Amino acid sequence: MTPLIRLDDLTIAYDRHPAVHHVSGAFAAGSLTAIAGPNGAGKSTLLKAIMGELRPAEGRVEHRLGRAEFGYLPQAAEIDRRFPISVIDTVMLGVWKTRGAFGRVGPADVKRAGEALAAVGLDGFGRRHVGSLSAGQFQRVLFARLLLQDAGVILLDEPFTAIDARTTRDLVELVIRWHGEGRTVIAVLHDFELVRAHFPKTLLLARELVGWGPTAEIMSSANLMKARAMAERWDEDAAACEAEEAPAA
Ligand SMILES: Nc1ncnc2c1ncn2[C@@H]1O[C@H](COP(=O)(O)OP(=O)(O)OP(=O)(O)O)[C@@H](O)[C@H]1O
Repeated sequence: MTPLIRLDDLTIAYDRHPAVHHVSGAFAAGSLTAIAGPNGAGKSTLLKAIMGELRPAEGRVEHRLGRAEFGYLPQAAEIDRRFPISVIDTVMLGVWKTRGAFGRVGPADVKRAGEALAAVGLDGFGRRHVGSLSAGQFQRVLFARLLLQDAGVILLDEPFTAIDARTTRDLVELVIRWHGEGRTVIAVLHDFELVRAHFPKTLLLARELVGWGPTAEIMSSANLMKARAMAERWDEDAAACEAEEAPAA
């Protein structure tokens, strides 16, 4: 395997409270990986650290990728859809992400944006306001934006939450297509059936790494029980690396 992104003893903390603790391993170039784990396990935090949005408290994320090489789909709850923007302009943000805010956007880009909307089943929706879309339609718009961005690494934070089975199936097909094109895809997922059916690799997180490798091996009932037990023991007020920092007796 050719490692594309390496995590080296990675710890991410908010106000010194660790959300991701001493995680090491690597995502291979072209791999398709699910990040699974209980609520509060640090999954979203890990995605943000991978693309450089959060700085490690300890350890490193190592890669040679520029920011524009990451396509990111945030959790739906983090997006404010009241912003007055049309569907087509939302999709066009995918171009600006690669060319910068002052990059030139031409008719060819508008055509590609229309094609991306058609590819996610939203032909003719371009002029609609994003606030008028259903949750599933809006998720399709965000996937169209990723299509336009054409990034080599795609990070998805709970891409199939609160959307119906048909939309999920269509969007899973896109993910599989991206994988087939050699892109590296990392997705935070709650639905274990989807993980087992479509994701060859899984990173199981409970703030610390429970396991990282082939999905069938990692998603064992023993590992899932271990993750749940670790979640029950979390102390939200624990300081980072208390054990290491404690003075010797
Ligand atoms: N901006 C923040 N400031 C302070 N604490 C945060 C922040 N974001 C996340 N946390 C805390 O970090 C921990 C991990 O959160 P994170 O959202 O990464 O978990 P998750 O595994 O994605 O959870 P979920 O499955 O519920 O979405 C939680 O205890 C959370 O409260």
